[in-house]
Amino acid sequence: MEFVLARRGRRRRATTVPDSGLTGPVDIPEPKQEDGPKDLRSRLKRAKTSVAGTVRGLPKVAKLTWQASPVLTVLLVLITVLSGLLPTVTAYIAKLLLDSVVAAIQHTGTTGDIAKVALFQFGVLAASAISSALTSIAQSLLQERMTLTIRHQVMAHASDLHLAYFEGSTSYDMMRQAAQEAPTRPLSMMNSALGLLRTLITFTSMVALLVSISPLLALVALVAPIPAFISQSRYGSRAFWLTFMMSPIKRRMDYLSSLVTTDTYAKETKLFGLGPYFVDRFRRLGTVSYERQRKLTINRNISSTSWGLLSTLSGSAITLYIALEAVGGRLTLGDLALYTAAAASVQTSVSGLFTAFSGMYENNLYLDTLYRFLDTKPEITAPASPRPMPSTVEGHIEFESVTFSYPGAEEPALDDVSFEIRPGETVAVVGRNGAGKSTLFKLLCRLYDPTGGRILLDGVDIREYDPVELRTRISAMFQDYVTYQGTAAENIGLGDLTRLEDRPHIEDSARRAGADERIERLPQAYDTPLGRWFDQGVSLSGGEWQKIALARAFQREAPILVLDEPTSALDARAEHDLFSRLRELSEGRTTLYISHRFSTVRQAERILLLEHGRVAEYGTHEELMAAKAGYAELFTLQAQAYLDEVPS
Ligand SMILES: Nc1ncnc2c1ncn2[C@@H]1O[C@H](COP(=O)(O)OP(=O)(O)OP(=O)(O)O)[C@@H](O)[C@H]1O
Repeated sequence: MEFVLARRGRRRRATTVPDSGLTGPVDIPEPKQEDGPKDLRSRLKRAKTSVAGTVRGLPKVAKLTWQASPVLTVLLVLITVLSGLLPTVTAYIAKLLLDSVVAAIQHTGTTGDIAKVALFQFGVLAASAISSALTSIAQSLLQERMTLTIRHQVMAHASDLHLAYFEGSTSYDMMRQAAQEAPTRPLSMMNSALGLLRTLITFTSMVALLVSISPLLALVALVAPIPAFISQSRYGSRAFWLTFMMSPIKRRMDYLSSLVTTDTYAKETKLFGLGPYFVDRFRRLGTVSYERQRKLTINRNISSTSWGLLSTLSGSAITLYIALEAVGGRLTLGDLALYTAAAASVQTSVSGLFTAFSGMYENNLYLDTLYRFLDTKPEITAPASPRPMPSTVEGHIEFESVTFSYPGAEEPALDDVSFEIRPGETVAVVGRNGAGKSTLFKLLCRLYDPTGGRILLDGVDIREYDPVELRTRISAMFQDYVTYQGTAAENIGLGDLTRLEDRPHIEDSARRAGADERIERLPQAYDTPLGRWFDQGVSLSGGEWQKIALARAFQREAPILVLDEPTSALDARAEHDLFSRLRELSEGRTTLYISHRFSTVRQAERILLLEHGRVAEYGTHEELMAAKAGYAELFTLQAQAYLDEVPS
């Protein structure tokens, strides 16, 4: 609930303060853990809920640990049980040793008895040393395995999620926290749980001894550490909320840091002299986040130490009481040693129990984020029984009254869009910036689902197919294509994983995109690493990268080809070459492309003009020119600009 309030609070502020990556607020709201009624009953109720939530979290963590390594999990549990008994056994040996020494002095015992006890003590100490070595081996191995398992789960789940998930800031924060914090938390939780088990075993065996000497003392030892526990758990949950609320700040800091440290941004930040501005902005955000962490860490430690002193006081009182009993002759020296150890151990056990539990509580809060992330259902999924994709797709596309609004957007990006593309036809989509052209492509690829209307492929609603299978029938190049830090061959091969190793096919795709000539001039031709992130990488120009991305689209021989401004970075000759061959390149495929250059647009068989998310005109170049409307106006405007530059 607090989370919701906090998020709401953040959103409210965002309406008055710009919440961008650069200029957003640098403040972090104080975690409001003390909201709500403060009476004892409500507090107890809240404590009960926390305990129940934490206990419920245990099976999930056990499952995660088990998935990471069953052998190590079993080993860790066994060692834990063993080491739980060790303190009691050690205390008992101390008693035996003292009693046998006293007996030997008084000539009622032999030195042989002392030797036997010493041997026994050696055995127990050796077992203790071995078990702690095994614990540390098992823990570090399990940590490695667990980190891998969870990172793998987070990656696998993220790759299944729908596009909109990546574009929302709340979901992005959740994913970031799941990816960063969660890998270490389950083992931490498991360790706390095992610590709880170990302490419980020690506690049970020791408390029996303490109760037998004085039930009152047992009660004092039990009750004293409770305040320390309450303060621990309160600060534990504060630490969690602070991390969560700092997530947007941390994201902004990452972004600012990347602006200054990433090659692609370096030119512009230098030219505009933005470096010091970004660095200062980063510093201010860093100061705020450090300040909040500092306050929390100091308060947390002061509070737990103060409450801890109370426990120490009661421990000393118990020792004094037992010593006086021994002086009075009511206890033997061995009893004194045993009871002193037992009292101290119960003290440590009780605070250990509480510490372990509050550790579990804190870890569980972080893990909840991981579970919520892993429980997020992908919104674009295959229907229960998807229609099998026919082996040959004709490529007949129909948009029927398609409307689409981005989540949270006030205006629809596409509004009642209807048009039809015949199989094998080439259609150019034109329109002003923001008219909805790229959105149209994203809907066709089923990266989003329409909010109204439907899209048909060969007469079937595309939602009836498995989206993964549908996408195998579409080759696409987006405006913001990816420049993979891989070899030239890999950059192209990724367009069709089934032919990643098919070098002749990759070379053919490169040829079709006009990228072959440049690739052949690279030091290791197709095997040259591209990009500078790794050793020996070669930098390419913007247009050269675009040709590689285009080759990747050609690599997949799908019946539908979708190109979003495929030549925006190409020189005039390369653009001309591509479009004069486009009909041949897209032979037998339904092709859609977006372009702002009308010289290339007119080569399409039909042209779709979008205006404010609606279809304004649709027809051949000649038809649209004859209509003397929007398209004709834009075409003439651009042609005029070229003509004006021709010297008369
Ligand atoms: N991920 C998104 N989330 C929210 N709104 C979006 C998103 N992407 C685009 N929009 C909005 O949807 C509208 C249409 O965007 P779209 O990218 O389809 O335009 P476009 O015609 O391709 O523009 P351009 O020619 O500039 O590439 C725009 O108003 C844009 O602000």
